[in-house]
Amino acid sequence: MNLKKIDQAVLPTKWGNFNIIGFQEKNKNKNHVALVYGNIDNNQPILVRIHSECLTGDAFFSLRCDCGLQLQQSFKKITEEGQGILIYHRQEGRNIGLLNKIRAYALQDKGLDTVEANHVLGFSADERNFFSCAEILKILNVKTIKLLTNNPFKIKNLSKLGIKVVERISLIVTRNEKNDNYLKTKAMKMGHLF
Ligand SMILES: Nc1nc2c(ncn2[C@@H]2O[C@H](COP(=O)(O)OP(=O)(O)OP(=O)(O)O)[C@@H](O)[C@H]2O)c(=O)[nH]1
Ligand SMILES: [Zn+2]
Repeated sequence: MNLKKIDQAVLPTKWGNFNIIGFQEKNKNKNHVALVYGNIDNNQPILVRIHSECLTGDAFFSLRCDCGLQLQQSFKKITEEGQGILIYHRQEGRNIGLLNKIRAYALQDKGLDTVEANHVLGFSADERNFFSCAEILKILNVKTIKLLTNNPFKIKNLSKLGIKVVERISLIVTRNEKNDNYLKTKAMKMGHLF
């Protein structure tokens, strides 16, 4: 096990009360949290959102991406379902980090798309891995899930890590003129299903 569960507490949100559980990666200095809603019944597939960190979208209301609205939709769908788990996956900028994401934004301001910008900076289009997410689900005794995502890459990765994804539930948000190119690139170059 690469993850250590640190502690848990009640987290009241505008959608309802969640249980926030903190996890620390043993080898690296990263931490992740799981927000658990309801009494999880592991005899049925659990609704799960794995939300990769996006400080600009999640906290600063950025219109460059769809993250903030997807996060809000996830809270809504999980609470409507009555049970579910939101994993906040601390791999900012598809795991190139916040400062490199700002570099990538600067390149996009000059006309590159999100994939080209990553390449110019010496990264692959997506540097994320989902080891810790799969481990969190295993610690929570969840093996079969319905995943809130538009990204088939996440499903493949989780399946390889022993998590069975029986359903994909899309998270479609309203487009704006600032995120339109970003979403088109995700669909064309990264296989996202909108
Ligand atoms: N490198 C880089 N990362 C970005 C950029 N815009 C958003 N991100 C990061 O992308 C991650 C979210 O990935 P997305 O491709 O938007 O969505 P996803 O998680 O693959 O798929 P969904 O489950 O459908 O949300 C977050 O970590 C964001 O910080 C960008 O232009 N460059
Ligand atoms: Zn974002």
